[in-house]
Amino acid sequence: MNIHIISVGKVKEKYLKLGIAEFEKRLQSYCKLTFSEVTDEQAPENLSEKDLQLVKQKEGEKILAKVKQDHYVIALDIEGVSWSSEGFAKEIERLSFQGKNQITFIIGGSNGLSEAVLRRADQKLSFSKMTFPHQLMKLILLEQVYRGFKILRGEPYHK
Ligand SMILES: C[S@@+](CC[C@H](N)C(=O)[O-])C[C@H]1O[C@@H](n2cnc3c(N)ncnc32)[C@H](O)[C@@H]1O
Repeated sequence: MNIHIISVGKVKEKYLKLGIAEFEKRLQSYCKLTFSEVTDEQAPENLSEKDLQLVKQKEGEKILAKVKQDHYVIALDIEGVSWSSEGFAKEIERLSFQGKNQITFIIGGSNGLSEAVLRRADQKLSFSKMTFPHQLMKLILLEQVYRGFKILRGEPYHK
């Protein structure tokens, strides 16, 4: 399975870079993992709602330019569906059975994802109603993808 992760902005924190590198390494035996990062738009705190939408729209256009047409797209969105880790693993399995072996996950920037990106998504996935920083979200997603493959293969991992 090919898994591509598109995210907005660079991961700057060292501890997150280390964690991401660790799961990237662990996932090597389970899938082909690739990343794209798009630059985040400058957005001062006091932006009007209209300008904020414009920022999301611009970031969204850069994201959509990286999305391959034949990929099954899962956008990370607080308002999306919630799965258990087992349910997430089953979803990966279901997609694989259906021959959908190219999956793109999209993580938004600090202002979230544009409507256009959410419309392109085949599925919207929530990791709870809590808001996580986008850089941390990348690490959490990788850990859950890794956990999903471990579950599918019946291999031991932390409970
Ligand atoms: C800081 S959050 C953006 C928060 C923004 N106010 C919103 O409502 O989307 C940055 C990105 O991380 C991801 N994210 C953060 N928390 C999430 C959660 N609980 N479930 C799914 N994705 C989440 C989403 O892709 C989001 O666009």
